[in-house]
Amino acid sequence: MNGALPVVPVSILTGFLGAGKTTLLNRVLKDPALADTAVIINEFGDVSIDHLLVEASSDGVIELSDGCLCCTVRGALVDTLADLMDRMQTGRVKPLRRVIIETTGLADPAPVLQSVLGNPVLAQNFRLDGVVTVVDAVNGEQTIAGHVEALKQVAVADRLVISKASLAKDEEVDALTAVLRDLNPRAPIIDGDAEEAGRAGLFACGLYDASTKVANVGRWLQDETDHRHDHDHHHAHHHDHDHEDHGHHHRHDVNRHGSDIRSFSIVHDRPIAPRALEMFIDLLRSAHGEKLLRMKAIVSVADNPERPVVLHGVQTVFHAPERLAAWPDPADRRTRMVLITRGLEEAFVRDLFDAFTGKPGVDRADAEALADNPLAVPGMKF
Ligand SMILES: Nc1nc2c(ncn2[C@@H]2O[C@H](COP(=O)(O)OP(=O)(O)OP(=O)(O)O)[C@@H](O)[C@H]2O)c(=O)[nH]1
Repeated sequence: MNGALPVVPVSILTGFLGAGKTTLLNRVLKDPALADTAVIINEFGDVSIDHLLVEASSDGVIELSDGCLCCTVRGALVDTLADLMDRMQTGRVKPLRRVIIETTGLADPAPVLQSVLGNPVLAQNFRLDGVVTVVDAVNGEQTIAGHVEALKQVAVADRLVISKASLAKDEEVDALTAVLRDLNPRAPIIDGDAEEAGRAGLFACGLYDASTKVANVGRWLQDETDHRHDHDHHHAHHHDHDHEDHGHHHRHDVNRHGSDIRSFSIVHDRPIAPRALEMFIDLLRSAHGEKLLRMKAIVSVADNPERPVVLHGVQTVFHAPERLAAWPDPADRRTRMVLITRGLEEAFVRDLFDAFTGKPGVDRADAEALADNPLAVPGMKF
């Protein structure tokens, strides 16, 4: 059925929110050996900006938004791969050498793997080549301890990449390495700053084989199959969960990740005064950083609206703002912020943003009162 077309290797790039997946992808995609690679990006949030941030090969970037790959858009992944297959067969796209799927930071990798491993039609044209998991040296240990999705991402990896080592102490990197070794004794651990992390070979893992991973992984994959079976046939099934509660009882939607996790976006039409932006970010991270799982933003700042600023926040850590040379899409110069929070209400964050950007509201504190914040930390300068 697939004629003479070779079977295309599929790589999964995963890692918790803000771990550095897109950064790594941008580096690796510069390797000419990854020409003819299709990149499928899945975003968690209703406004998409990830695809704007992937610099290279943007022609080959396909985006699956508005849901999480392991839940609501799993069908969309299968459809996208099937569509790629069809295009290759009919000669509408050149044969692909590889497909890379970047999951959301909150994705449970088991169902994503299952979609590729377990679909008989896809299996004729695609093979799962491997899972590359990025772990952040600064937040990694804490994240793995606190989020079962992060733990699963490590356990199923074929390669583990430690990002941001330059921002962490040597002892932190050593401690994280020990945790990773413990969870996944086989996967090579690669320093994200090393040259090999930026090469196409990072993704060439060889055929994925769940049986060579620690025992739990095979079981997670198996659980996923059983779970689907449950859904289809309404059978009661008992699963033997051990230390983790990985949410199989949740519905297959974004709530799988816990009902207190919210993803929302703020879109703003006018350029924002640098000081207002600085104060908004300072207050958000100093007073509520623990609840801020992730923030990504492309912002029109009033001092130079032609050159937007990209912001990345992961819990209380905000990376130095990056000024782009121009808007990725000159026709859309709106500020777009995507926030993923745990236990922090959308209305609260919106009110805070509105207060700093001068939108009038009933009973809303003004920017000056909010700026008098004893917890504010200096540093966010634009
Ligand atoms: N210093 C340093 N910063 C990094 C490194 N990797 C990523 N970052 C920064 O970390 C922030 C988040 O990086 P992304 O690549 O967007 O992370 P991501 O995993 O794609 O994020 P999500 O898609 O939200 O899950 C950005 O500000 C990056 O510049 C690294 O190795 N060193």
